[in-house]
Amino acid sequence: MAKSTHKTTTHTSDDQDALEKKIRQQEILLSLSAEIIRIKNKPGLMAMIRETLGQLFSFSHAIVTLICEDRKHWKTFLVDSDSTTRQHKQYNDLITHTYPIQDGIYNKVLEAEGCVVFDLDELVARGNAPSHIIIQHEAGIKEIAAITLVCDNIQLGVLSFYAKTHGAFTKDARDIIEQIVGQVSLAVANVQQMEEINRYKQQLEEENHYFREASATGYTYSDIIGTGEAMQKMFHLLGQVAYANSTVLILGETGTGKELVARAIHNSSPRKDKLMVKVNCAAMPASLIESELFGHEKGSFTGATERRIGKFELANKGTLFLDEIGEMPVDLQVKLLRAIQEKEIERIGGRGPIKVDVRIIAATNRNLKKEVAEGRFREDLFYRLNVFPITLPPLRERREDIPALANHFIGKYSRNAGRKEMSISSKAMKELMSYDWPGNVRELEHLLERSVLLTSGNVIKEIDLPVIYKNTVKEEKDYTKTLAEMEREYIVEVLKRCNGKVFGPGGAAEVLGLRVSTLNSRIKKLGIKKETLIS
Ligand SMILES: Nc1ncnc2c1ncn2[C@@H]1O[C@H](COP(=O)(O)OP(=O)(O)OP(=O)(O)O)[C@@H](O)[C@H]1O
Repeated sequence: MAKSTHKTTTHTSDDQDALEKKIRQQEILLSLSAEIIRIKNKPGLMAMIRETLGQLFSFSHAIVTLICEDRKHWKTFLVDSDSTTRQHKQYNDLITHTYPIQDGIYNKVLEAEGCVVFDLDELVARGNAPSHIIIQHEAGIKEIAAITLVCDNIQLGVLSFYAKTHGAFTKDARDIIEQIVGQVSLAVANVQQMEEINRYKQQLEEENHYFREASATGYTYSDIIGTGEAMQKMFHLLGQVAYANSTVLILGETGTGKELVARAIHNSSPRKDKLMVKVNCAAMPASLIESELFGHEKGSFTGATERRIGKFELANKGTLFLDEIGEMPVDLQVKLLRAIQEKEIERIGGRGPIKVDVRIIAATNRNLKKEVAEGRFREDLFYRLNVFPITLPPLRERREDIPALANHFIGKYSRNAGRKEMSISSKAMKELMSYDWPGNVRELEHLLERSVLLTSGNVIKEIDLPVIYKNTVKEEKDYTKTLAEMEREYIVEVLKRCNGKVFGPGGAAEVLGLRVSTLNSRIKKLGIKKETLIS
């Protein structure tokens, strides 16, 4: 009897313990339900999984993976690894790679009704374990408990828990995992949605910036002045290509109007209501162009403190204008070619490809065929871009356009200055017609802008052409200088006038109406040294 009483007492105390444990579990699970709806980001969700569930059963870390858009692969969404796993040499692969679903493990979880437990020693001993399992095993993991995340009857991915001891995932632990999986699924879907919203917010902010810029540059064909034969041929080509979706390569010296033409093509295309996003491939160091083009995830490299959407994504459904494509570093050319061909990009540190629908317009003042022959430009990319080349002739080869251009700029800048429309004397026009315009239309535009401001009456009689040019015309009648010589002398003259200052207000780039990068590459190409400026 005593024995039986003792037995009953023990039984009662065990029951009591079990009951208390159950009540505590229920309290924790209830607080989980209350808190989970408030979670808006990944760290919050991970902290909740770790802290709340860590009180109910023990595990070393947890991972949430998601099924990719193609529904054939999965990738990591959320990870809370312990330090041993983090130190594994392939840890980065684990959190960034996409893995096939049909690997004998992941698909098993998706096919199962509830929580599935895997013994890693056993899986690895069999010899055909997938690499993500081998990495975990090498980091000391013995057991994985995994369950499918489902929201609105759609499988989202898998929630898995990792333990460094065998038998960690008892029946109790598995029951808890099965109880919470619905709520975690909901939280994952919410976080995904919040991320999407933030992505669109960032995109909208960037688009706003572009719309502000674009509203000042809504050029169409009518803004391109050119009455001569060469320009008429060019207009004909524009008419043929603008409406198509084809890639266009615009070739021409600096200042010939390549960007103007690119904007006119975009504004006459079915994509005109979307953005034309410009990337100047010469203005940035190689490391930055990659992130500028493809974007990066937060923390993907030193200095990447925020996630950044690349210009490719920003130009989605619109046009991407790759200016100075000839300056693009060779290793990036490979990535660009892939993005154009596959119509998808990958952010630096990103977790898989993103589809993009972008029309490419590229421009360069370099001779791309020569660049290819000399190994500075990839042949495959050249052919991919050279689908529809448009060459803008230098201004000296279409002097017949100079009067119309001059009148256009004089009109524009007298209006800008709030003055009565000015005109130009025939003597001054003759001078414009006989100058060689190494800076092309941009140089003509800048010169006339200055002339409008410097002329007090209504007729421009004096044109402030570079001194070196005027001297050359007077003194060297018998010798025709090469264009490169003229250009070199002209740049040296301007640099001297600017006391060697290349950029900034009053610098040579501003005076010449050239980009600093263009001027610098000219200075290098023409062999202009500091010493030259002293002589
Ligand atoms: N045919 C044209 N009609 C009117 N304006 C023109 C024409 N061509 C060029 N311009 C003007 O000349 C300036 C330089 O043109 P743009 O920037 O398009 O040249 P670019 O060839 O892209 O130069 P770069 O190679 O240096 O980038 C711009 O202000 C542009 O509006």
